[in-house]
Amino acid sequence: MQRQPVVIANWKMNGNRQLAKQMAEALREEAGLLSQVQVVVCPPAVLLPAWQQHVFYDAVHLGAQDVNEFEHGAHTGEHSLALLGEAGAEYILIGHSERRQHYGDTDARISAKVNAVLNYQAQQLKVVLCVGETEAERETHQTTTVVEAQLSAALEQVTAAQMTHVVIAYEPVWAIGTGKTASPAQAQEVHRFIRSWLQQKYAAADTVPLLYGGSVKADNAETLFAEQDIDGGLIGGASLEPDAFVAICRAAVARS
Ligand SMILES: O=C(CO)COP(=O)(O)O
Repeated sequence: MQRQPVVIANWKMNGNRQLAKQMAEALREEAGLLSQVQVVVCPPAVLLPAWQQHVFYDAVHLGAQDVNEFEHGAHTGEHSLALLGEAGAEYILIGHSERRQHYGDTDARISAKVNAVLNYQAQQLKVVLCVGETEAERETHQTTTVVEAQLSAALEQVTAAQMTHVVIAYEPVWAIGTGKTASPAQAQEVHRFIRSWLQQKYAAADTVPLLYGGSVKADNAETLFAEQDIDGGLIGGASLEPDAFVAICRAAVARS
């Protein structure tokens, strides 16, 4: 089965209204490209309204970088699904390694967030679940054990029907922001493992998009995306440069 490629920009705590405008203008030139690749931009939440002004023909989709697992209430500094959805987010990143490492996203919390998104009735939102091993875990041959544990915990209560609203991003922690990209073969090996895990648990190997993230740049995207089980990318640094990001989206289309 042919899965549509997906490329997601994760701006992390970067960017501003000016960059939103520049990036939207660069993407607007690419109407043909946008019909062949699902492009999602996840700016800091306060920039979602600025992006909403620039999104056109529903060709660029918006996402948020995190969400609070509760509906509303006394959670200072947090954002609810209702707020993010109202601001235009259709996708929610969950379990990014920076949040796992520094902001208290335990497996239990990640699972609660995944369930909150998938059970949200007011709007159909999608989860982008991030998984990946640290350098020490890779060196001690624990990559697949760690990835499997993260998948099992996060998706514990997710049904096969709900998996149609899930995207999985494999982001080896050692490759994030380091310039040390996983080789296409290393990434493919883990993607294949994730796909077989999805098949076993959900019989959903062919439908769930699997994205690679970790130092994807304009000059390495094509070889990564050429791998059989890599359906696109989750892009950090290079998603802040309009030309580089457009080139990465082109590379994702070239695969199909
Ligand atoms: O963490 C990432 C995307 O979520 C990857 O970041 P970089 O592309 O900057 O390595």
